This record gives sequence, C-alpha cells and structure tokens, in this order.
Amino acid sequence: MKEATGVVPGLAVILVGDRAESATYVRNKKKACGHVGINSFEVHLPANSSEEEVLKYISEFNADPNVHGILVQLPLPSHMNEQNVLNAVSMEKDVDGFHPLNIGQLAMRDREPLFVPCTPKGCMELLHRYGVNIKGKRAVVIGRSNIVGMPAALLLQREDATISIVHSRTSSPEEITRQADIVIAAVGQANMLRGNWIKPGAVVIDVGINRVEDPTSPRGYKLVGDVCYEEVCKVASAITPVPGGVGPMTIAMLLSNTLASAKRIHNFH
Ligand SMILES: NC(=O)C1=CN([C@@H]2O[C@H](COP(=O)(O)OP(=O)(O)OC[C@H]3O[C@@H](n4cnc5c(N)ncnc54)[C@H](OP(=O)(O)O)[C@@H]3O)[C@@H](O)[C@H]2O)C=CC1
Ligand SMILES: Nc1nc(=O)c2c([nH]1)NC[C@@H]1CN(c3ccc(C(=O)N[C@@H](CCC(=O)O)C(=O)O)cc3)C=[N+]21
Repeated sequence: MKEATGVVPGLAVILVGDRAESATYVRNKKKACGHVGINSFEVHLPANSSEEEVLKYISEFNADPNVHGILVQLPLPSHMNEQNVLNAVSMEKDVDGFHPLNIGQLAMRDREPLFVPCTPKGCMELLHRYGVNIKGKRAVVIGRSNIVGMPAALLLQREDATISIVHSRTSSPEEITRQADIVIAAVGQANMLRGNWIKPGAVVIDVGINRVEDPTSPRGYKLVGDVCYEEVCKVASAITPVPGGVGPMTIAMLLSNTLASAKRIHNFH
C-alpha cells in the first residue's frame, strides 16, 4: 500500500498486565505486522494501572492519523470495566469488531458492520476457502462469548445456515452437536468434543486453545483444542488443527481489517 499511496497502515495494541498468553499473542501480532508492512504501536501498562489511563491511550490513538486500528488485548484486569473500555475505541478504528455498534450491525439484517471480529471471520474464511457449503446447512456453535461464539453464530446465520448455540446450561449438547453439518467449537475445555458428538462427514472448526501438561515438551505443556482431534478426524470430512488452525487465521484477519481500515479512512478502494 505504501508504494502506491504513501500511506502506511498502523495498528495500535494496548496490553495491560503480564498474562503470559496475552504477551505471546501480542508478540505474534507485532511480528505479523512487520511481515506485511503495517506499522505497529504498542502500549504495555502494568496490571495495577487505572482504567482512566487505558482510556487516555485509547483517545490518543483515536486521534492519531497514523493509527488505523486499535486493539485492546482481552481479558483486562478485573478492576477495569471492559464495556467502558471497548466503548471508547472509535468504531472507525475498531479492527477487533468489539464495539457495540459494530456487533449490533452484525446482528441486524441488511446492515454491514465496519469490522467483523477476527476469530469468527477467520473461521468463515476457512469455510469459504475450502468450498464448504453453508446455505441451508445446520450449524452448531459451542460457546456464546462476545468475542467468538456469538459473532460466529451471527456470521453463519448471515450466510443462511440454520444455527444452534450450545452453552454451559444446554442439556444434551452432544445430541444437538450430532445434528450439525458444520460445528464451531469455542469453549475452552480441552478435548471436550469426542468422536461420537460428530455426524459422519461434518466439517469441524476448532477454536479452542488449551494448555495441557506434557512432560515431553521443553515448555512442560502442549496446546490442544476443544475437539478430540484423534477421534474426530476419523468421523469428520474436514477439521482444523490446534495449533496451526484458527489461531493464525485470527491474526491474518486482524491484518486484513487494519488494511481495510486504512483504505477506508484514506478513501482508497
Ligand atoms: N484461536 C483463536 O484465535 C482464539 C481462541 N480462543 C480460544 O477459544 C476458547 C473459547 O474462548 P472464549 O470464547 O473467549 O471463552 P469464554 O470463556 O468467554 O466462553 C466460553 C463459552 O463456552 C461455554 N462453555 C463452557 N463450558 C462449557 C461446557 N462444558 N459445555 C458447553 N459450553 C460450555 C460458556 O458457556 P456460558 O456462556 O454458559 O458460560 C461460554 O459461552 C478458549 O479456549 C480460547 O483460548 C479465543 C479467542 C481466539
Ligand atoms: N482484543 C483481543 N482480540 C483478540 O483477538 C484476542 C484477545 N483480545 N484476547 C485473546 C484471544 C486469543 N487470540 C489468539 C490469537 C492468536 C492465536 C494464535 O496465533 N495461536 C497459535 C499458537 C500460539 C501459541 O503458541 O500460543 C495457533 O493456534 O497456532 C491464539 C489466540 C486472540 N484473542
């Protein structure tokens, strides 16, 4: 983009606290920006910072013409009000798609949000790229969080799937899941979906990232999904691995949203 227009897209990431996973994700995002020529701006605040401090950085980035995307890494420390913080990000720079106005547009018919949340968008991109039919199919999303499950279900519905959402209070989750042509698992429970939860030939997207002990690994743990890969790969027609599946797609969608934002702000098409 720079060669053609002189504009370099910019992504600002705000990280509060020292959660090891969050630091890894932020590092990966920064590295990916470097690969594709997106400027990254990072603010790392201590866990005991005040909400006002976070809001101050957000308003600086909202006003900064070199910044086209703002991401506040979640979860925030418990003394902060996540809703206040996410509301403060300008919806024009909300590359995470977490602003209530963007989510609201996603839920409404015949409306287009400026940004779609990266992880669910990455799941849809995988379905599209692998030629999976969505229209008229039964899709089950397991998990209903604001950042993954709920927007994933909305996206599937926008593409004419018939959706069911399974959550922690659902009775007979395996029976409901077995009816699905497309399954998106975003729960946070290692290996929860067993082979007998899946209809033969179904397409399975595993969003979960769970650490389980692994004495053979130098780190002492390994990453596994919410889906028992060994069992389900024998039943499903397609399945995403963990790691190396939805995670890298999330980062790719973040870069794509940031580029789209820079183009929109500068009126390039
Ligand atoms: N690959 C990627 O890019 C990303 C991966 N993740 C991973 O995805 C997973 C989910 O993340 P996130 O959505 O943020 O998690 P949350 O903890 O916010 O949400 C989990 C959801 O799963 C539901 N749930 C929990 N236990 C069960 C159960 N036993 N049966 C059925 N439903 C259950 C909860 O139900 P209820 O609403 O009733 O509490 C909730 O809706 C995690 O492993 C996370 O690390 C997350 C973001 C990005
Ligand atoms: N504001 C905000 N936006 C997010 O998008 C957001 C967030 N907060 N908080 C946490 C979750 C989680 N998330 C991941 C991104 C990449 C990988 C990823 O690259 N995973 C690699 C493995 C990385 C590793 O080794 O740990 C893989 O699956 O192959 C994982 C998870 C984004 N999230």
